[in-house]
Amino acid sequence: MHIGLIGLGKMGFNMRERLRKGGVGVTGYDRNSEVTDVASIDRLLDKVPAPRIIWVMVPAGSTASAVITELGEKLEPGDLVIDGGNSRFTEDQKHSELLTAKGIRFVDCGVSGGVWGLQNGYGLMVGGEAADIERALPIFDALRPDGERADSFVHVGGVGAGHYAKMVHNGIEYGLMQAYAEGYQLLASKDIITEVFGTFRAWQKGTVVRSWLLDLMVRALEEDPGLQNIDDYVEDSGEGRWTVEEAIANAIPAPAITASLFARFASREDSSPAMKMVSALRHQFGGHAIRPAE
Ligand SMILES: NC(=O)c1ccc[n+]([C@@H]2O[C@H](COP(=O)([O-])OP(=O)(O)OC[C@H]3O[C@@H](n4cnc5c(N)ncnc54)[C@H](O)[C@@H]3O)[C@@H](O)[C@H]2O)c1
Ligand SMILES: O=C(O)[C@H](O)[C@@H](O)[C@H](O)[C@H](O)COP(=O)(O)O
Repeated sequence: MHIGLIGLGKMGFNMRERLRKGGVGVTGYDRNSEVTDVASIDRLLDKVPAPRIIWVMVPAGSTASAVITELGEKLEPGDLVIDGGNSRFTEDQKHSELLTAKGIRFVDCGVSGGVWGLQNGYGLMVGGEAADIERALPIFDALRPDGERADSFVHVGGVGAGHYAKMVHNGIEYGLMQAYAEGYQLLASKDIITEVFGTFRAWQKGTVVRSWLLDLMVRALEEDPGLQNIDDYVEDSGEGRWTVEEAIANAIPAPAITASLFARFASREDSSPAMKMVSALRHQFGGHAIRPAE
């Protein structure tokens, strides 16, 4: 099998290598000339034998839509596009309709594992028709960790289901990280605790809260004890917001994930107008002292 891979950044670059190691031929295209195999999407399509499989691994949103739209104009009936980026599941239906109108197949694939996927393999959750997924199984098998397929790969449902599962996965990721981070602050702030690092390290084996995220927390503290070199500003790239929007749309209580998303928003404020107002109101109704602005 020989496929095309568009987007060779933090994810796609390593995925190309893992696919090649796993016996899947890859021609990669990236607009960054330092990493690309070919100079354009047209050249990529020349190199990939028909019926083609093209994996898209570019930033979600307008970039992924532009690339998939261009593929819709250039691919042939029977070709298959797999969107492996973190696209919102609602985008998948649009992309699928656009491609299906031209006889081109579409599969969405949530990919997890970050920059560690090259060595550890990637967790995969796919949406689409069974025949399309069957056709791409050698790709999924090369990307996922060794062992039982069902331990790291799932056909979740129809188009959009793979990205829906990845969205929920990332919502959980937000909540887990927030809980570990709050535990870190509690331990690091208490005078009777002399071993913060040692405590997390000792939680890695045997405890109920052992996990890969905990292992990464220990790694982060090894690299930068006290996290001196890291600002307390946390970005988000959409998955947490979409999870909360889904919780609201379906009236599903998701307080932990929602709080963890809002904690990221709070991390970006130098000063909080809302908390100034709380202080002002306490003063108004109760005469409670206000701490003056510096
Ligand atoms: N980084 C992660 O941990 C991670 C994990 C799973 C999924 N994802 C998702 O995978 C996708 C890629 O993520 P990433 O971390 O590799 O991003 P990245 O920014 O590191 O890489 C994106 C690559 O796409 C290229 N690119 C952008 N526009 C292009 C275009 N029009 N044509 C060709 N190449 C183009 C860029 O040059 C860059 O090399 C995103 O949707 C992201 O959300 C990321
Ligand atoms: O499962 C994974 O490999 C990660 O979740 C991955 O998808 C990525 O690191 C997130 O996109 C970060 O998301 P935020 O920018 O929203 O934290």
